[in-house]
Amino acid sequence: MISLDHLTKRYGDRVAVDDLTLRLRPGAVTGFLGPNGAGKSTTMRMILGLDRPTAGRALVGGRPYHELDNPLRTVGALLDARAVHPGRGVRAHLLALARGNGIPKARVGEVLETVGLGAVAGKRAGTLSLGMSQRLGIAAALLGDPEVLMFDEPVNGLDPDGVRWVRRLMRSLAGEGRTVFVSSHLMSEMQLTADHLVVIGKGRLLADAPLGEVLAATAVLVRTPHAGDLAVRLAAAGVAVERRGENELVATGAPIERIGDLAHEAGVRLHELSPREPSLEQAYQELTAGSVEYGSAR
Ligand SMILES: Nc1ncnc2c1ncn2[C@@H]1O[C@H](COP(=O)(O)OP(=O)(O)OP(=O)(O)O)[C@@H](O)[C@H]1O
Repeated sequence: MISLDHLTKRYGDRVAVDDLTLRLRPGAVTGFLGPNGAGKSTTMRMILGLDRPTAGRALVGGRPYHELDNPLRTVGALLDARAVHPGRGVRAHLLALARGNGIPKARVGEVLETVGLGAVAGKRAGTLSLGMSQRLGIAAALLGDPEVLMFDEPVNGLDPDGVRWVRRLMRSLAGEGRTVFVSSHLMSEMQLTADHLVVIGKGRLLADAPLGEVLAATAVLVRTPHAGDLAVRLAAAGVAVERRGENELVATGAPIERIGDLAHEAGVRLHELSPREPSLEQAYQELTAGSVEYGSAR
């Protein structure tokens, strides 16, 4: 379990992380989304005690990272896959980590098999492809068999097989009851992997909700010969409605099923009922509009 209480980080007059309060649930994959510079890495670094909060605090299993008796057995993390010394052997790197953290040697062989690096265990880390480096970073995160796992952009640079593998691994780790916190720029990826989403922009919390709820914020296109009647009915039910021509409406603020049910109750025939923006991408863009720091000029 990870909990953030008013977590804040300032660099000079720049606020990188702005008053984040969150609880991350065990047994679920929580996707951590935000545009470049939103503060995702800084948040993860503070959870791991690598950066000091300016205000507030981050707790893992109820304690700050630096007070954990055995940090690697409590929380495993992959922040930067290339952070391993290039001259170090793959197995040697993991053995050194295990030794320094009171983890039995036999565990090294186990995690090498889990991530599929058994065959290259004798190679130097510097000779690995980016995808293999990611796997090594994941092996290090898994070494202490921790309850909490954090991954910063774990599918970066992976081929489609690698991406699918990471997705399955995250799901199975959550299935074992662990807390899995994973950042990504790939909204489509999070749509397939995450149960829950935390979205930040300019350091601020924009959403903390189940995946389905974020998707429900998506607009729904309704085509009907009775657009006027239905618009009145939907508005009365608290749905935001925009009229798009004689036979078309765009409804937001309710899941598509609810809009269909309301039309049915009103006895209104529908010719089309479809998510206007079926992907999380759009929901995300709507959420982060205005908080993109380095957006391209339109
Ligand atoms: N050591 C530092 N000194 C000064 N500013 C920093 C430092 N580290 C991060 N920042 C600033 O804090 C903000 C948040 O950066 P952070 O790397 O946490 O964002 P991010 O969401 O992980 O972005 P990305 O997706 O690009 O990795 C940015 O504006 C960044 O420039």
